[in-house]
Amino acid sequence: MLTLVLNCGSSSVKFALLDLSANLTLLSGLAERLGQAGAVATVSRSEDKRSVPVPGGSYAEAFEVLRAELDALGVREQIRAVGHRVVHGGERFSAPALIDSEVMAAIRACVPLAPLHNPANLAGIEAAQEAFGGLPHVAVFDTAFHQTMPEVAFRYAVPESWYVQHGVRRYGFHGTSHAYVAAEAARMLARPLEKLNLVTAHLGNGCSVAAVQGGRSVDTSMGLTPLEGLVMGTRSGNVDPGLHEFMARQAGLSLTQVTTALNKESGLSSLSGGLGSDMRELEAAAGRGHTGARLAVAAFVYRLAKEVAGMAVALGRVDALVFTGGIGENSATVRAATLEQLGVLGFRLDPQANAQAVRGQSGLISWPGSVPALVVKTNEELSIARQTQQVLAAQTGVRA
Ligand SMILES: Nc1ncnc2c1ncn2[C@@H]1O[C@H](COP(=O)(O)OP(=O)(O)O)[C@@H](O)[C@H]1O
Ligand SMILES: CC(=O)OP(=O)(O)O
Ligand SMILES: [Mg+2]
Repeated sequence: MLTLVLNCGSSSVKFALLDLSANLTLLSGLAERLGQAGAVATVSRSEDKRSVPVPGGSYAEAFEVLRAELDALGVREQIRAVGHRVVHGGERFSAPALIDSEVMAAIRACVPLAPLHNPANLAGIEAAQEAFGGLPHVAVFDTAFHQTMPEVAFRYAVPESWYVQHGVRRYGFHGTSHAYVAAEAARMLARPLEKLNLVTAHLGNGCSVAAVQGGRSVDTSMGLTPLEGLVMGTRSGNVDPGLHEFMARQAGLSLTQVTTALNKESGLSSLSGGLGSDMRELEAAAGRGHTGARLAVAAFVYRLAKEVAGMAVALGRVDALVFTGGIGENSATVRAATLEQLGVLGFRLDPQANAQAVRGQSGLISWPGSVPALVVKTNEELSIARQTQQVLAAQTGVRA
């Protein structure tokens, strides 16, 4: 009995096929450059990785390719459910949901809150329902985990009607990853999650930190949209709320142009002087003395350390800091520099352990006796598959 997991972005689809009972990922991959010329799917099966063109480049055509792969493996008939990553579920969803027309309408109602993410998620679900008809589809929301935040953390100090009528509040994202790595960290520390105060740092292309108390999110750095908070690959994170009008007046930019620049032309990419958003390349360039790359990495670390310190206020006491995501799992440099700046909270690095925790290797990287810091490899697909199965079990009593 298998679960297919889909993460449909604006120009890509990430997919994974999991066998939860055997704890196996049978197939995973990414179809990218969708909607452009040269769309291609990369399909990985244990050690084997190949590229398959996606002629036409639509979601439907990407799912054709995926279906052919599943048929070639002889596993399509064993798929019992499809789990979808949905970025914004607003205040409506604090748990995953079996997708029906009413849930689709609720996801559509959240489009204004996540105009870059939710339309792609919706289009992906519709195409997947066509391609994998007859199966139950489940939506797993990035925002759901953070619905436990208290009002002091989620309310902005803006006119009340903005919240009441338009839903202007902090929602938070990457919840699936924060929840997963918090539970994994508790396991690695051999302590009950219910008793732990954790700060989790998800550092991928999008970056956020969360304060997790007893397994529940009590604060996080992203807000109304995934633009708030940390410096990210191409996103600015926090800026002065007066910036939009200032740039409109100074440079004649429209609101949309400013927002697009903050989402796509900012972050590591702009601070490095246009060198790009890939932390690997920036670290290499910084090592060669590139001034922009040095600034980008330093600002990334400084803002990260500041947000982690802020989460200590939300928690009252920090039992451990968890690094995850492509940067958190692989960049010994970012982790070392961040912990150095967090000495004020009692963190102290074990340089040898830190150097070893790369390429998806989980483990402790802090000096014995200091506040624990860990690297935990995230697995959003596994978590989505598990939640999909839980929804089905609750609905039908049948395990997928
Ligand atoms: N060995 C590495 N050293 C430093 N950064 C790395 C390394 N490997 C991957 N990264 C960084 O991880 C980021 C991508 O993270 P990932 O979690 O894969 O992204 P996404 O949010 O798209 O899932 C990129 O900035 C990439 O440079
Ligand atoms: C919500 C969000 O920021 O997602 P990603 O990191 O996948 O861009
Ligand atoms: Mg990721």
